[in-house]
Amino acid sequence: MNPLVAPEAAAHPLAGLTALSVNLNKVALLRNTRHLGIPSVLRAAQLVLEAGAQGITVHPRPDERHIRGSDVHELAAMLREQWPQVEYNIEGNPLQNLMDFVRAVRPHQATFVPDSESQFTSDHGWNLPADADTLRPLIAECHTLGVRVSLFMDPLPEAMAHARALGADRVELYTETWASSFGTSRQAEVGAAFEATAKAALAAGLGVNAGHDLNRDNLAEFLRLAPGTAEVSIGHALIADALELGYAETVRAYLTCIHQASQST
Ligand SMILES: CC(=O)[C@@H](O)[C@H](O)COP(=O)(O)O
Ligand SMILES: NCC(=O)COP(=O)(O)O
Repeated sequence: MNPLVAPEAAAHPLAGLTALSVNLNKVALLRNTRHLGIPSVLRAAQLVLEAGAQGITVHPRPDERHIRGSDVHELAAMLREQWPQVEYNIEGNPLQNLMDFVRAVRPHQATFVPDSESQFTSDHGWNLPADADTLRPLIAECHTLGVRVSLFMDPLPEAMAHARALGADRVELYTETWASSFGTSRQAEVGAAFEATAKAALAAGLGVNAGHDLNRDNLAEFLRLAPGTAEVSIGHALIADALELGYAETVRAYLTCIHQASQST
């Protein structure tokens, strides 16, 4: 869809605010419980983008429990025609079905996630350098297609240089431990690991994304610890909030969290 953006280190994310990419998995999950086509994934995308979200993320798992292949292609067409400036991020395991979508759709970004086919949810990052030989050619193929690659990673500073050596453009920090420690006695310790990992990633020339269990309570503090974060992809909590507040008010609330964090770094 769009050429690979310039190397991440050249366009320091602090130059702009962290982008909000809304993950639509849970809209599709609810839609799939009846044969009525509602709630609409496309309408959800339209409404969150109209409210100011800068990206759309989907994770089309092989069992199609939520996002289906048809959703991936319909969203690609809609973004291409109506929202060409909006980032399309497709997540998945490149050793399963992700590469077929990357080849067909050529999203702005592919996020490689080491999930098994039946996994309940994403719960760990890649094991580097052990997974390096498997990932390197797939990253290279994405680059020939003009697709940026982000590797889903645990907050391990020592793994960042390995990610860059593979050719990854960004890492996505898996933030479940941040979310589960937030507000507890472990928050400072866990936060320090994310702060160090984000710094190590930027120092290695990687862009920094983040996601999983981020919400309106824990987002701003996370971004204060990792001010160079280029993109947060948020789905579960944001869609849950939207059930109460509506898409537009919810997106504005998350954008406010991002803006507030940028004011204090
Ligand atoms: C990779 C990640 O942490 C999430 O983006 C993932 O998409 C969550 O998957 P489920 O929505 O299926 O829990
Ligand atoms: N990569 C994280 C994502 O897209 C959404 O994760 P969550 O907010 O649904 O936990």
